[in-house]
Amino acid sequence: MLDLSKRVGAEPGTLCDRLFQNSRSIWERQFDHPFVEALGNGSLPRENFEFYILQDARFLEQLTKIFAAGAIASDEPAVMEKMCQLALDTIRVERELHETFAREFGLTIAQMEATPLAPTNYAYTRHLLSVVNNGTLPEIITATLPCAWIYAEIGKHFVSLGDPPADHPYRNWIQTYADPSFEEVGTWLRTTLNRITPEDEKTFRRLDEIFTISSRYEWMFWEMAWTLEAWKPQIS
Ligand SMILES: Cc1ncc(C[n+]2csc(CCO)c2C)c(N)n1
Repeated sequence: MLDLSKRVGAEPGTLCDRLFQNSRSIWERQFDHPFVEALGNGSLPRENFEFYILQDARFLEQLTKIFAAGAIASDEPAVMEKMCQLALDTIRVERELHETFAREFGLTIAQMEATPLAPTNYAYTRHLLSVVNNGTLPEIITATLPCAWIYAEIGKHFVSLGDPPADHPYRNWIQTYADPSFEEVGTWLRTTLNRITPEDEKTFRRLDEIFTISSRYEWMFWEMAWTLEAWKPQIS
């Protein structure tokens, strides 16, 4: 298993470093998840990738709302601006996914939008929405932090294994997340969270719980796409 103790950069001693250290073993399990390994080496069956992209498009719709709620929860114009920017970037990525992959998969946009959320996707997005409903700005940022941070780390990890060849079927995906502009999202979320969070232990415990749950759902999202997860019982 990949040892992330020296690889994942959160500034030592900060709140975000403490959150990361507590969830490190969950993060390490993502790098050798069969879906992630197969995505990286290009052997992932098309069916699993399509399932993943369809679910991810629906996930990003919901994530957009979480960032928008972060803008509402903030009183600082610079934070509001960045949260609005993240909401806008996320819905745009989502639209691009729709348009590109609808063409590639031979689906209409209406068909893509009609894809029902699989159980894990439903649960993950309900977790995020419940933090929005009950939470403070540090809680909202914490809920979204694993998603921004882990993808940047996985993108860098793939590139560290060697530049994907031109005929790699998932080259675009890898390059999107290995791009330094993507890492900047995680850096901004961490810097802001470290700065605005009160230092008491009760707050830390709540953020730690939220961070751990989001980290687990990130692992479960790969697992969902690897197993083509379905609702049970199945009804026809
Ligand atoms: C399940 C899931 N988790 C994380 C991402 C990565 N991601 C895509 S957009 C965005 C925020 C910045 O716009 C982040 C972090 C994803 N696509 N799907």
